[in-house]
Amino acid sequence: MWRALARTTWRAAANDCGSPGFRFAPSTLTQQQLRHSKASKRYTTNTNTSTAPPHKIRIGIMSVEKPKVVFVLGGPGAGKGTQCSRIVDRFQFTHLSAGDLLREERSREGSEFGNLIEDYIRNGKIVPVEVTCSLLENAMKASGKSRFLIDGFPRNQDNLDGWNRQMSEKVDFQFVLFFDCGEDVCVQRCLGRGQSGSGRTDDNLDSLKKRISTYNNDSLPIIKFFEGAGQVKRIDASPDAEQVYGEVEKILVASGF
Ligand SMILES: Nc1ncnc2c1ncn2[C@@H]1O[C@H](COP(=O)(O)OP(=O)(O)O)[C@@H](O)[C@H]1O
Ligand SMILES: Nc1ccn([C@@H]2O[C@H](COP(=O)(O)OP(=O)(O)O)[C@@H](O)[C@H]2O)c(=O)n1
Repeated sequence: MWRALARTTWRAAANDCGSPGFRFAPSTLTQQQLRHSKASKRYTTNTNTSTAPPHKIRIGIMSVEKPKVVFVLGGPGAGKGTQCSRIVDRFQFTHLSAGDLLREERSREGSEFGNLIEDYIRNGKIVPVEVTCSLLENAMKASGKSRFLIDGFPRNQDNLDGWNRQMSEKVDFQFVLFFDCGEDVCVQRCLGRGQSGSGRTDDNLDSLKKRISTYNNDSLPIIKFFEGAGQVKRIDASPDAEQVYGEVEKILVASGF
């Protein structure tokens, strides 16, 4: 019953918010969608009225829960994806990796963004938020779920600004899970992942140097920003995956999940 209500809520809220992102299937992201998405920034609708608390959204006479969102951040290879899979096994979260969604869009036949995404990924640069945020929003809507781990996002100021314009009013943001891991360990893990057949075009030393530099220059300031707002749960990601997960589990349970 709760699940069904949450599903209805997310979809209804999405439609109510008038975001064009929701009018397109995730498999048909087009320039047109992005144009609509940009245009919508001029008249972002706050569907919350004074009678709905911030974690709820008002739909007609009802006020219902917004979907909960946890951002998962950390350096390349820190173990974000590994930990997210474990979290999903125990807690009722849906894992959405921005990198996976971008790689999927890159491979989709007919995508207008395939070449652009490949260029950004290979060079460790951050894809413009209009592409990434639309992919995330579409995936959230398509899932029909109400608890999300958003992995690898927001990764720079452009990501954060785009999210705030397009999504912040529609979700109940919880906190950032920050997997803190030294640069050398991150590089070794990514190289190991490449050697064991990840097939990723950026798990090589050349791309990794650029990814690490993007992380230090663009992503760390975003983590610091959330930290300043008291919204970061930091986890030492250097021990083995089992040990790291032990810490994650404690944090999620203490946070009421
Ligand atoms: N705590 C850990 N200790 C050792 N290796 C790990 C750990 N967590 C993840 N790995 C390995 O490191 C690589 C990168 O992990 P992944 O979860 O894909 O990182 P990210 O999503 O942060 O890029 C993978 O090959 C994974 O198996
Ligand atoms: N928010 C995001 C996330 C990933 N990406 C791109 O996707 C690449 C891989 O990201 P990822 O999250 O899958 O992998 P890791 O770098 O964390 O290992 C990044 O280096 C960026 O080029 C992006 O442009 N914007």
